This record gives sequence, C-alpha cells and structure tokens, in this order.
Amino acid sequence: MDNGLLMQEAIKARTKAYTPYSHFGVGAALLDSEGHVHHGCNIENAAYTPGNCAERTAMFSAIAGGHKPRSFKAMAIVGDTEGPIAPCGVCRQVMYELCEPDMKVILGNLKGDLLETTVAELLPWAFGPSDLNSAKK
Ligand SMILES: O=c1ccn([C@H]2C[C@H](O)[C@@H](CO)O2)c(=O)[nH]1
Ligand SMILES: [Zn+2]
Repeated sequence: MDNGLLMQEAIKARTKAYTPYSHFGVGAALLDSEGHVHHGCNIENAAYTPGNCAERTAMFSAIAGGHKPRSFKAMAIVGDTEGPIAPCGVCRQVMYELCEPDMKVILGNLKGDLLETTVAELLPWAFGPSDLNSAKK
C-alpha cells in the first residue's frame, strides 16, 4: 500500500475522533504485516488526562486484535495542521516500544502535505527495552 492510500485511511480514521474539548481531530492508520489497516483516532475526556492520542489508539487496537508488537509495516498520521503533523512525545515513546525503529511513519495534514520519516528519526537517543537489561542482575 502506498503512502497516499495509507494517508487516505488516516483521514477516514480522523472522522471518528472524539474531541469535545480541543476540537482538534487526529487520525492514524497502522498497516500490519498481512496488509490490513488499523484505524486510530484521538479520544478525549472531561478529566483531560485520560484522553488518548490517535497514534496510540491505532497501536493498542492492533495489538488487542492479536497483532504482535514490532510486526507493523507503516503508520500514517493526519491532523489539520499548518505543516505535516508532529506526533507527541508520549506517542513517539510508545512507537519506539511497539514498532521497529526503521518502520516508516508518514506525517500529513488536510492540505495534502506529506513527510516520510521513521520511528528512530522521531525519537533519537531513545530509552527503550534494551536499556533495562543493564538493571537485570
Ligand atoms: O499527534 C497528535 C497530536 C495531538 N493529538 C491529540 C491529543 C488531543 O486529543 C488533541 C490536542 O492535543 O490532539 C493526537 O492524537 N496526536
Ligand atoms: Zn500522542
């Protein structure tokens, strides 16, 4: 599936966002190893902090659906931003855990700007699972 098609899925996912507080909908589309696409949208909460971003919704939904961590092929993310959307730091950390460092990430906006990057580029000098090995006795 090409970048444009996966971005179209992210735009579809965005229509499902629940954003009564920020009114800033975000959509994510995560491509699995079998070629299926998992949608994610942001889901907000009156208590604010329980809200979840589109990117994490997509990853958690795919894993709950039985897909293995780090088996994913690509993720597209879209918001109504000036340039391609910049995922938040928490989502970058979760991507680093649940996706391979060289996995493709396509960032976009509603104007059609597209930027292709990777998980590792989004989170340089990351703290990851291997850092915990040094603590194992
Ligand atoms: O990459 C991003 C950036 C923000 N948000 C959400 C969090 C919150 O619901 C709203 C405003 O920050 O957008 C995402 O889902 N993904
Ligand atoms: Zn986030």
